[in-house]
Amino acid sequence: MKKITFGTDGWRGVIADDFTFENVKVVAQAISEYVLENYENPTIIVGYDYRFHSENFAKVCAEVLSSNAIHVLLSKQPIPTPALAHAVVKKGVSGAIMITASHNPYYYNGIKFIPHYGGPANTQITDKIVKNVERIQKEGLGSLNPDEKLIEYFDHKEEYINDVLNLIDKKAFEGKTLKVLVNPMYGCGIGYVDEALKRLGCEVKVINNWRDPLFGGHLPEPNLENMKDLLEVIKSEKFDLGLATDGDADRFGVVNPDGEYISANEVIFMLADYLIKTRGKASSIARTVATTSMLDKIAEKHNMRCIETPVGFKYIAECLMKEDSLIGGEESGGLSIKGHVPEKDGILADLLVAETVAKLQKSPKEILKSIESEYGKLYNKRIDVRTTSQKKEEALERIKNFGKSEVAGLKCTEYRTRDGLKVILEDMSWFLVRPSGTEDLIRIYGESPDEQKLEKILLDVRGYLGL
Ligand SMILES: O=P(O)(O)OC[C@H]1O[C@H](O)[C@H](O)[C@@H](O)[C@@H]1O
Repeated sequence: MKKITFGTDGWRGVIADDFTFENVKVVAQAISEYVLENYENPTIIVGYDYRFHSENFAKVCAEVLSSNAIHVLLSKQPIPTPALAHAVVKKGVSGAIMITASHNPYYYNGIKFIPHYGGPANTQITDKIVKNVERIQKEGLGSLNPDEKLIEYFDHKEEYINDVLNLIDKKAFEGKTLKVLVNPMYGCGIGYVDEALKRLGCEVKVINNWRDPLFGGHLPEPNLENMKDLLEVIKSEKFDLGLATDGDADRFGVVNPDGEYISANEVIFMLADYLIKTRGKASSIARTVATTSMLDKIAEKHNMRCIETPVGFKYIAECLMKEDSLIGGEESGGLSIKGHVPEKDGILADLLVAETVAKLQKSPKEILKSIESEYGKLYNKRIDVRTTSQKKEEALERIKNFGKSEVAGLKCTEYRTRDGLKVILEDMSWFLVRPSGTEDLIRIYGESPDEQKLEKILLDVRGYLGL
């Protein structure tokens, strides 16, 4: 059987293969033991997404927690991961279990653990939980005695929407009626972004806003490939903006009125530039090793630090909590800001983009153009290589022994190894190779001020890795 591991963000498994009721009980028991060891009189919130059986997996978790005499608050309906994280902080509880496989294919489900600080569990915490899992698997689960009296039900939608709206400059919307197309991708964002936009006075059209555990035949990941339906609608009617969220609404997706997809890298630097100009001072911006260096340029201009972390929002969360970061983001589509929970929030990101567009009275593309005219343009690309596990091992071995001093005719000036291998090249171009912690693939990322050079760099790197 596949080992239960907590990767970049929680445990994910194939439903009925390794993601079974039995294994969910084991993980819930492991979390219960961790919670009992670390919190006095703990209360744990349990939430779930719209996937197949999610509400039933959540009920099982609540039962396991209650049989450990832990007080449980179980969500009455599917809830976005960021709203659950917000509930943890607002209610001052010990943590939350979220049943979701985020943007993975429909046949997956998963468990995220959110500790008391309202962000993704860090590696120290998940290592302890995994140790518990291994012990429980060896010793057997034993009998459970759920205590219904310890399980209460809650609804956090209103409180979350109100608090998120308090982070938005409502004046930016006054006297304008922004027309927005919203796509929650059959996921937890249903009734959140659209509702919040309506309260800001926007005219909203929503697509894909009912439960479909097959996600309309696509991955619930708001990228170009999975949002063809949104692109068609936005091109055929007149909108100011297209906004999306992923399966559990922690990731965002943004589309220009002409149907052009705005990448997560672009959204993050657009918001960084906007927030620096409109919000109070902060000391830093945080980004993962795979995210655009445009953030470094923007931070430098404003005498701020730009902190580089490994991939995973748990690392960005640390910066938001400890490094006074104004915004923390990652190219996979996650961001949060100072004053909010340290969990990536696709709903908040979408609303901030709407605010930026309303305030500046320009399309996202126009805003990006003006930022790029100030800082220069950077081209970036990510290639996800699905390969056999043997080839993957070989490629990772080759990364470890990477001895080249030149790539695509450019000198290598720095080698960073905190997450895979990142090589900085002489003209500020860079590439990164790392194994994904959520899927069975190797990711190759690159960035350069020159589009052709970028292609050459990526080609050379793939050649070297034999991928
Ligand atoms: O590149 P991976 O290890 O697959 O991770 C990709 C992404 O997965 C999840 O969504 C995590 O929450 C993110 O923090 C991470 O960036």
